[in-house]
Parts: sequence; C-alpha cells; structure tokens
Amino acid sequence: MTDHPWLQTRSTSENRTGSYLSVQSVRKIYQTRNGDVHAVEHADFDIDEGDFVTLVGPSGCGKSTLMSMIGGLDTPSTGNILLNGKVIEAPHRDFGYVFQDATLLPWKTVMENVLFPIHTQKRDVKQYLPEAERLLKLTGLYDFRDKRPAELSGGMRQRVAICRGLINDPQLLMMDEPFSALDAITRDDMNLALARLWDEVRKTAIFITHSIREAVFLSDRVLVMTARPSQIICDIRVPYPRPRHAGIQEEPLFNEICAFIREKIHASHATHTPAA
Ligand SMILES: Nc1ncnc2c1ncn2[C@@H]1O[C@H](COP(=O)(O)OP(=O)(O)OP(=O)(O)O)[C@@H](O)[C@H]1O
Repeated sequence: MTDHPWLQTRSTSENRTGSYLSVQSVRKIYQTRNGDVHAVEHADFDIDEGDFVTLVGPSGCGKSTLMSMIGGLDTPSTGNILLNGKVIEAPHRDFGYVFQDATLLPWKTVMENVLFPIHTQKRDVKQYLPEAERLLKLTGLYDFRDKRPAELSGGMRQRVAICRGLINDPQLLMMDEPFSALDAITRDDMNLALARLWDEVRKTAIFITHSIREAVFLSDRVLVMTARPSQIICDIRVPYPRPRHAGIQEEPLFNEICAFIREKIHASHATHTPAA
C-alpha cells in the first residue's frame, strides 16, 4: 500500500515487551440466552504513551466492549491487555472516563463536579484546586465554575465531564462518543476545543466516534473496525502535526484519508453478515 504512507502495518514478530498499552489477541464472546455473541473477534495492537487513538467502525462492532476491557471493567474471553507490561485485571483508578451523557451531579457546581473524583477517592480536594482551575480555564469554563449543570449548554456540560476525567492526571483518558448527542455546530466547536486542550495536556487517550472526520481531525491514530465478527482492519497514523487548525479539514489529504476509512467500513459491511 505504498499509495498510502499513513497506513501502518506491523510485523507479527515485533517485540512488544516495551509497549505502553498492549492489546494482545483479544477476543470477547458474551454468552446470552440466545446464544453466543462474538462482540470482538480479534483485536491486536499497541498504543504509545501520549497518543490520541480513535476506534471507528459500524454500530455494534465492539468498540465500547473493547474500551471496557481496556479499562478493566470487563475481561477478555481470550487474550490479554497489558499496561506497562502488567495485565489489566480490574478497573483502573488511574483511568479517566467520559461518556456520551456527561452524567454530572445536578446539585453540585461545575467546580465541585470537576473535583468529584478527588472527593470520592478521599484525596485532599484543596490540593487539586489549582489543577481544576487550570482545566476550566483551558476549556473556557472558568467563569462558569459556580454554575450548576442545568445552567450550562450540552457542549459546556461535556467540557466539564472532560475536565472531571482529567482532574486526577489519569494515565489514560477514555472517551466513548462524548459528542454524539450534540448538534453539528456545537460538535465542531467541541472538536476544536478538544484539539486545543490536547495541545496542552498530551495525555494518552482512547476515543470512540461514529464520525470519520472527527476521528481523523482529533487523532494521532485511527483504528478501523469491521462489522461483527469484528476485527481491526486498518491502522492509520494521521500525518498532521499538532497544533491542528480547523483548515486541515478542507485539505485533499484529509479528505483522502476520510474517504479511505469510509470505503473500508462500507466494504466490511458488504462482506460481514452481522450475527443475531
Ligand atoms: N453485556 C453484554 N451482553 C451481551 N451482549 C453484549 C453485551 N455488551 C455488548 N454486547 C453485544 O456486543 C456487541 C458489541 O457491542 P458494543 O456496544 O461493544 O458495540 P459498539 O461498536 O460500541 O456499538 P455502538 O457503536 O452502537 O455504540 C453488540 O452486538 C452488543 O449487543
């Protein structure tokens, strides 16, 4: 595939012992009353520290299942997931999560919501105040720190959720379709806000979206999954440096990468018959 220098391939003999996050031959089968559901057939990839990696693929292909297993919230049926060489076996206290619904506590202020993980982990909340203030400034929410969630827009609530996910300096931030409930204009703004935030925080992140353009704009790497039985069929290193500006979305290369991913997903739909 010399036509696509951004498409990555990995030799199976590669030494993976030094990998930051290593997903090794992972498969997940759910046993249900209606039979086995092969949620993830084969996932095998490594993630470097500091990379922003997005999973894209058709609905039901196992993206959230894979993320849950990485977070230790679920276990692989076969295979292993290792962080710094240690198998992830339980939910990680050092991981941050952001979901489609911001799930903020309505009776708490923005600041109290951001600091909530510190409160529940019984750490010294005062010590984390400067970091909460920094994150709120970076996301343009500092002036709203004393407001309650009901007084915020949907995009602002998601930004609060992202600050909350970052407050304890997580080793990994996982975001499962955080912007999918937002309107298109707010979503564009959120993409820019998240890209700007990433220029500052440079955390390792795993992100799930159905938007191919969002995936390419935000990510260092995009992993494309097929419909069930799902596998990762492409591994793309997005060839744009950071900081990223909105204008790259108009460039032919950006559109070429998006078209390539779209084509791969459509082709996988045509060749995979989803199980019940
Ligand atoms: N706890 C469970 N028990 C049984 N089946 C499950 C369970 N969790 C997920 N599944 C099934 O596994 C498959 C993958 O689900 P998953 O939510 O991981 O997909 P997804 O790619 O994140 O979907 P979407 O893009 O629609 O959010 C689906 O068929 C789903 O119904």
